[in-house]
Formats: sequence, C-alpha cells, structure tokens
Amino acid sequence: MKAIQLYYPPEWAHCYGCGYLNAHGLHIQTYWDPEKGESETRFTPRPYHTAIPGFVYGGLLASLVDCHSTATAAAAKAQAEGLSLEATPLRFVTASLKVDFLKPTPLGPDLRLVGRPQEVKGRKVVVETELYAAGTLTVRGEAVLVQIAEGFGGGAG
Ligand SMILES: CCCCC/C=C\C/C=C\C/C=C\C/C=C\CCCC(=O)SCCNC(=O)CCNC(=O)[C@H](O)C(C)(C)COP(=O)(O)OP(=O)(O)OC[C@H]1O[C@@H](n2cnc3c(N)ncnc32)[C@H](O)[C@@H]1OP(=O)(O)O
Repeated sequence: MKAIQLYYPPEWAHCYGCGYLNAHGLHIQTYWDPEKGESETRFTPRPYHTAIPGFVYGGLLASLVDCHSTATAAAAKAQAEGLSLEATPLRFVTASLKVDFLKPTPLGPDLRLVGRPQEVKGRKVVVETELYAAGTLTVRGEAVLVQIAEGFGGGAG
C-alpha cells in the first residue's frame, strides 16, 4: 500500500511535516483503509523530541495530528467522490487544528494515530484523530481541512 503523501505532486511535497522533498522534515506517512473509512499513521519520536525527559514534546504531537489530518482529508474526499489519488491528486491545508493532550505521551514507544473523517462537504473535511502510545490514548485532535483552491499549481487542486 502507498502512503497518501506519496501521491502529492512535487510542488505540494515540501511540507515540513509530511513532504517527501523536505530533507529536514518529519516525513509523516499516512495510510487509508477504504473499508473501515479510517486512516493510520505511525511515528517513532526521536530522543530530541523531548518535552521533559521521558515524554514527547506536544508541538511534535500537534504536527503529527496536522499532517495525518490533511492526508486523511485527501483520502476521504477521493473516496467520497469516487476519485483515484493516482489520477487526481488532492491537497488540503489546515484551517483549524484543536489538540487535547489527555495524558503525557511517553517517549520511546511507536505512536499510532487513527483518523476518522466526520464531515466531507464541498472543499471542507473535518477529521477526528486519536493518538495512542503503547495502546494508551494520550491525544485527541480535531482538524478542519480545506482543499486548496484551483490555480495553486499541481494536480487537480
Ligand atoms: C501553507 C500554505 C497555506 C496557504 C494555502 C494556499 C495555497 C496552498 C498551495 C499549495 C499547498 C501545498 C502544500 C501544503 C503544505 C502543507 C500542508 C500541511 C498542513 C499545514 O501546515 S497548512 C499551513 C497552515 N494553514 C494555513 O496557512 C491556512 C491559511 N488559511 C487559508 O489559506 C484560508 O483561510 C483557507 C484556505 C484555510 C480557507 O479559505 P478559503 O477562502 O479558501 O475557504 P472558505 O473561507 O470559503 O472556507 C471553506 C470552508 O472551510 C470552513 N473554514 C475555513 N476556515 C475555517 C476555520 N478556521 N475553522 C473552521 N472552519 C473553517 C468554512 O467555514 C467553509 O466551510 P462551509 O462551506 O461549511 O461554510
């Protein structure tokens, strides 16, 4: 299976969080399950992603939710419209990002984010995300993503 971000054309692939052309970026990769209608991202924080020793920096967690959500929006919109991302790349930007830090997130385990689209309407998609560390829910996110307007270069916009 191919990560959603790898369908972005090069002009949309410089994002610090998820762009495959950003050498210094996080290279977040998100996978879509068309049957469940949900997405999954896995990421293992590095020791320098520390908030206080032993715990992950919240800004990193917000970045994971952010790029996981933009990719989820692209997949959800493609599925809703019966489009293939291969033939019709879609790119969303973040209009609103809410992150609830429910518990400290331990630094060490692989993190798992699960995204569920709540609304797909016009250019707007709303995505809810749960982030788990070693099976424990530590972060919940809600994002509003807006498909970039036509004329912003690359794909179907
Ligand atoms: C970083 C570039 C941002 C600028 C975007 C421009 C061009 C993009 C070109 C290429 C992009 C390529 C790659 C992107 C790379 C990385 C993405 C990773 C994620 C990010 O790191 S990205 C950076 C942070 N991001 C921004 O820098 C956004 C700045 N902002 C805007 O560029 C506008 O603000 C925009 C486009 C968001 C909306 O503007 P707009 O005029 O196109 O759309 P409009 O207002 O019609 O809203 C349509 C529906 O979204 C609802 N809606 C709008 N805003 C809302 C809000 N805040 N809360 C709740 N709902 C909201 C409305 O209520 C309506 O919903 P409804 O139809 O139901 O009423």
